[in-house]
Amino acid sequence: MKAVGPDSTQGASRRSTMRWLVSQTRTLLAPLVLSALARIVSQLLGVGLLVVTASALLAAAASAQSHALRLAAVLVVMALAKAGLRYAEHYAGHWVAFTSLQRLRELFFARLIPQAPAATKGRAGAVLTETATRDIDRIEVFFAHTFPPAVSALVVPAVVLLWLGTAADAALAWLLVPFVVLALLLPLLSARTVWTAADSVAEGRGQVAAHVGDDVAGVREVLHTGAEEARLAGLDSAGRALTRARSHSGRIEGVRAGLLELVQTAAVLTVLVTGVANGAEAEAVVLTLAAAVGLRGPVSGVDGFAAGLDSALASAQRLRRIVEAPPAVVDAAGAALPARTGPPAARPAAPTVEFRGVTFRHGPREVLHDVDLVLPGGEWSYVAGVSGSGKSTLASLLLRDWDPETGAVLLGGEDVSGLPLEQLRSRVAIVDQRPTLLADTVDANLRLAAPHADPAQVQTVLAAVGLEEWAAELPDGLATVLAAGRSQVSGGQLQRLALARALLAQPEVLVLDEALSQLDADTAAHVREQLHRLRPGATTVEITHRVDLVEPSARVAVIDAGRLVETGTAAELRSRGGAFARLLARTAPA
Ligand SMILES: Nc1ncnc2c1ncn2[C@@H]1O[C@H](COP(=O)(O)OP(=O)(O)OP(=O)(O)O)[C@@H](O)[C@H]1O
Repeated sequence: MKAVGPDSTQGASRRSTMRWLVSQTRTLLAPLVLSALARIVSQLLGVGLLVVTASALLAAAASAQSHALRLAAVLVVMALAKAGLRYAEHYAGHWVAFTSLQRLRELFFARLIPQAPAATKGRAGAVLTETATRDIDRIEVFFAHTFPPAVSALVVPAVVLLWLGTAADAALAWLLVPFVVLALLLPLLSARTVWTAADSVAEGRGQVAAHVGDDVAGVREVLHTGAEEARLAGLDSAGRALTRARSHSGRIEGVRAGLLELVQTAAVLTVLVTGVANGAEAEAVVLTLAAAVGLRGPVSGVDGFAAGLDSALASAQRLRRIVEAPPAVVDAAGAALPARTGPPAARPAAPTVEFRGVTFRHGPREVLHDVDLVLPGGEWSYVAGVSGSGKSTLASLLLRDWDPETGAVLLGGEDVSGLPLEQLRSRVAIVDQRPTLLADTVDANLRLAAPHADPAQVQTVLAAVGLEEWAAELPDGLATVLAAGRSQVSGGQLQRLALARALLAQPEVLVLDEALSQLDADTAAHVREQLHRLRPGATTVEITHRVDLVEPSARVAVIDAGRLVETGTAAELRSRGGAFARLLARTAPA
């Protein structure tokens, strides 16, 4: 097998990433070509302005006649045309860029939705946010600032040198060729070094931002543990690392810019010295000099995008990895849903939930092993176990955040993998211990899954969770806007709001995953009582490790290290002296 070195692998993936980007935006290529053409003509006009001025001055010197007005008119027309073309170049280039970015964002979200929530939780979610915003923005360089400068950097010098060779002096024109080639290659040869240095600066900025972010979020921990000095020292050290990275990057940029300047100045001097030494015609020398100066802009266009292009391609690669990841679960094919227009059906059924031979892994780690469990319809059953035993994973499999590796999960006797996801997720609601509030009104947060619920229903669920008075005292009542996250509400209020939201949706199955964990025992008992009253004969599954709060007649399944180890009523299990009794001893030692 042929060995592939890291450079060639990188080169191949850069090429494939470029092809991928172009394939996503193929229909936008026409305006991109237009942008490149406008740039080429505008830059040719730029060279032309210098050449026309130089030859007019020569003609004036030779004939002692001045055509200043005519010259001024020609120059004004050329300059206006150049300005118009420059505008067209930027307009078309940026139109393509921003339309492409919009398409990439749409693609990103379209592909992300089937991967959620499995692939979007926690840290993974933060990385995805970074990709959806900064990475996609960085790709702009590829569309707006790469193709037109690259094409014009080749075409404009070629046209100008060809014209010089035929209209002025071929020998002098050839003299410019190596300088043009060198000026074009210089940014490309040094792009990797520049990119590595720019990457270190970005890394350093990220470290400082992360440090400051942690300090702001964890200000209480820092102050209470007296860690101010240590944190400041850490910030200082991150700041020094950033300064070093910036200095290094600045030096490299400076050397590169200096070398480019050197090459371009050397070209002008070489033409001048050689022209004079070889006795070339003054007009040819002056025109070649004008052309050499005029080519500085077009040639250094490559310099502008070389470093940014690497960064854009790295961002595109990250985006592509997310976009091409297989979905965590596949929606049941062709299972069309009636649109949710009116209020949900008044009386939901009470389906049984069944796990049949379910085994599941997170990566190499087996989290559930051959679980056979029936949670009867119309009952309030409990799933208990120590932290990390796999309880929440059972709930995630019921809602199809993931699918089991083997076995099946059934809702009312139907395999959930055969149900349309939207239907499944409207029939089963989960409330977990760390719910999320959206930055919107209390009312909008409550109505998330039931936008058509009438105000009386909203009041009923608020009363059921004991938040009626709290809501009435809010400055704008239910129209009060909550900040994203949980800053305006306590942990217990947040859990109760999430529970009210779930109740309003009238699910057939309600899963409470430690959903009352932040409530005091009396409030939790009141909420449970209200839930029984509001949902008589409904299916409720409560996941908990507080087995001391389970009523004796309730059905309990105990999970331990991913295995179902006990089932029975709490009273039976209490006297059996097994896993349930051990849990009980841990939660209520007295
Ligand atoms: N997204 C994930 N990726 C990898 N491992 C995970 C993931 N989610 C959970 N786990 C692991 O799976 C195991 C079971 O987790 P699970 O959340 O189901 O436990 P639990 O019994 O609900 O715990 P707790 O009572 O603390 O919420 C744990 O060891 C956990 O570390």
